[in-house]
Amino acid sequence: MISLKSVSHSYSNQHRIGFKDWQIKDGEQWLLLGASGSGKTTLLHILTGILKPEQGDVMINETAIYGLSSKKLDQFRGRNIGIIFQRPHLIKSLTISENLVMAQSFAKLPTDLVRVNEVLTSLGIADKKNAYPSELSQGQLQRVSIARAVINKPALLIADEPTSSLDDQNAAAVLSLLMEQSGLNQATLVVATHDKRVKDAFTNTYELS
Ligand SMILES: Nc1ncnc2c1ncn2[C@@H]1O[C@H](COP(=O)(O)OP(=O)(O)OP(=O)(O)O)[C@@H](O)[C@H]1O
Repeated sequence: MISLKSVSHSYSNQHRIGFKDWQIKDGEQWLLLGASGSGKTTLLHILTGILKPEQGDVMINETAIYGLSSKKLDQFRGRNIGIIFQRPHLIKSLTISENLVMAQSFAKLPTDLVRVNEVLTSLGIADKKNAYPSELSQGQLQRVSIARAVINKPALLIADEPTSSLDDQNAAAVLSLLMEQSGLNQATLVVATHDKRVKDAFTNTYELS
């Protein structure tokens, strides 16, 4: 269960953005909608422990995340939250497999190559495990981002505009992979987007005004 209670934030010299309360049950899939500048990225950063809001509480599975020390919060994030950005942020000098091992090590988890293979196979890119990011297509790279996000079986999977840089075919594939992976890993899924192609796939929506 994830909950957002009485949360608001303002950046210096800017008007305060208020976020209505939100309760997300385990395994639910949500779309986060809002016009450009309404605060979607801000809210995702608050939900993922990257940005402490000026006011309010964020609970993830009984843990008030902003009550944790920054070291504990980093570790909590690595183990419990998987993030997929608009464009993949992979380490170019490491292979695909090494990028995933790095995500295990950031979370202070032991290297688990069986899990690396399992995730790459479920995403249809096991044959790329020894390739470098520069050798993959955009669609394949976005699959690696999903692999990296789910490698540690997070409770919460967050995607920020995951399809906006992809063509129709890849956008549909990435969306169904996200939904499938959140199901396989029993992760709650939150997708922020203004990509109209994504909207019909979700029944739960949280809208920023
Ligand atoms: N680091 C920052 N410092 C100051 N103001 C910021 C910062 N980040 C965001 N803002 C402001 O906060 C508001 C919300 O921004 P945010 O990026 O969360 O919106 P968004 O809904 O994700 O927009 P978009 O869809 O265009 O990415 C905007 O007015 C933006 O200018």
